[in-house]
Amino acid sequence: IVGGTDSSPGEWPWQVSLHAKLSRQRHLCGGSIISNRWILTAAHCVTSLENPNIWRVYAGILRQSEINEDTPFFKVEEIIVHSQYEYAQTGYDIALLKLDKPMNFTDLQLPICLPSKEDTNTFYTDCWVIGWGYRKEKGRVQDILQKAPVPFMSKEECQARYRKRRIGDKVICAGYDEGGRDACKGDSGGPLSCRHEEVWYLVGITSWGEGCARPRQPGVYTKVAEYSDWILEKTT
Ligand SMILES: COC(=O)Nc1ccc2c(c1)CCCCCCC[C@H](NC(=O)/C=C/c1cc(Cl)ccc1-n1cnnn1)c1nc-2c(Cl)[nH]1
Repeated sequence: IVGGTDSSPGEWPWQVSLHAKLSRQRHLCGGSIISNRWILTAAHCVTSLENPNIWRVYAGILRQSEINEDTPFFKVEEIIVHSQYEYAQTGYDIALLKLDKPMNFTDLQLPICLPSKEDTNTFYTDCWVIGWGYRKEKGRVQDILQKAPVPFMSKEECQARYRKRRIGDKVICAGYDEGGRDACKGDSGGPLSCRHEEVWYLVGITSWGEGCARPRQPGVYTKVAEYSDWILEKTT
């Protein structure tokens, strides 16, 4: 996260850190708890690493330094990638991880609400992008979970900023025309969380952008409300 601040313990209890253990283990992406057995993340995080056995899901942590060989994690039983996904910039950047056993909810690990399918015109005004990613384009994974407020940008304005791309109806753009606050490397797969009438909703999944926090280059997020049917179909 560029231009963010430290989160507090339990502030974002739905945020998880997805690690892959190949020869060694490291944080790869964020993800969100949506039920006691399912994590929602970005398809680009898991494609080319589709073997469930290498993934480790760490929930209820604030700091990456809390993770060591003794830290408990959830194994992944199944990975479901959207069948129309090709790469982040062309959309359908969404995937589900099924945990090998149900998660017990605590103050530090809780699910976030999914927006309803009809929720295509709520104008959210209190949205935050969260993650352990870089604070600048040439950076490193952060220890303490970072948070930054980001305002929505209209589809028209976003399309004007990304002329070479097709900004469709199934993505949301968020960021500042002057830049300065944004997601960055290591944040993808994590939530764009918006508070509406005292309830937090998983409005977006951090997907891609042209550089980090550059002026007139907003972040592009998978619009979760457009995938309600898909999520329901795959998780029941
Ligand atoms: C110590 O451990 C580490 O350093 N881990 C570790 C640390 C970092 C990474 C990995 C491992 C690789 C994950 C591969 C799959 C994921 C590959 C793509 C992924 N993208 C993002 O996270 C954000 C994109 C992004 C999203 C928005 Cl909304 C706006 C601007 C964005 N950016 C534009 N340019 N940079 N960001 C990424 N993630 C990393 C990189 Cl490197 N790139």
